[in-house]
Amino acid sequence: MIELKQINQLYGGSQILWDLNLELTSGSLTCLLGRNGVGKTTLLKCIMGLLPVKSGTILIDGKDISRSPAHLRPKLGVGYVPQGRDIFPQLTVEENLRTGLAGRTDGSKKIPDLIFELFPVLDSMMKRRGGDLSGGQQQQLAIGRALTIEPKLLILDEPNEGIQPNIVQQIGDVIVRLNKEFNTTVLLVEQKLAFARRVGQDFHIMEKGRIVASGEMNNLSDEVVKEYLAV
Ligand SMILES: Nc1ncnc2c1ncn2[C@@H]1O[C@H](COP(=O)(O)OP(=O)(O)OP(=O)(O)O)[C@@H](O)[C@H]1O
Repeated sequence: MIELKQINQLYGGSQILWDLNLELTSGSLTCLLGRNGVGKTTLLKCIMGLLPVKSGTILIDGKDISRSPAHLRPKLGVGYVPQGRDIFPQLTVEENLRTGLAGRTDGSKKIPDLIFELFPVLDSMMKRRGGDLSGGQQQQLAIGRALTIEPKLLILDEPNEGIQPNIVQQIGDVIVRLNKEFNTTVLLVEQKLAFARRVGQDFHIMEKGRIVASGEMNNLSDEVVKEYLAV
């Protein structure tokens, strides 16, 4: 599905990603874990084309997209839920969702019904401005917007940051359902270990811009947690 080979990235003179390799198979549900500042968001932005890679290759279904512009990612079936949600506060819920439709390859102007099935609150708030929604509702909107292209690969950057527990539970259920029922490949950056253990099948842990541990979530040991994740 997606393969990263020898990715290097720098902000000015400081190198953030170091010869990073990562491969996600189709239909997998992978959590990318790591302490603050190890480069998780930077890596997602490189995958999305929002930051240029200095060197290395990003392949999606075998196609090299390392140097292709960000706006082509949705056309390749990649949906993205950025850290901090980045919804448009002045636009209505409906308008926010419609911005996502621009990434569809079939030109459809219809918001898929599945989004309202997964997040009924969005249906009841279609005419409300995004900025008037609660944090949890905004997060549901951000995920809904990413789903408008019916992505093959869904990338989420800390979707539970600052969200109330009942919505965290709901977001977890949605992620698992998308993966199981629609075979959506999921890459999830997550700080909450309990949540990652609940939804994730596989994990990769980053430290100082490299992947330092990987495996099945069931095999994520307390020793590894202590070494790379405990604060
Ligand atoms: N725009 C930027 N310019 C310079 N340095 C940056 C920029 N954005 C991030 N960094 C630095 O790059 C490093 C990696 O940041 P990144 O946000 O990718 O980490 P992260 O693992 O996602 O952390 P968090 O969990 O806190 O979001 C950090 O040292 C950060 O300070």
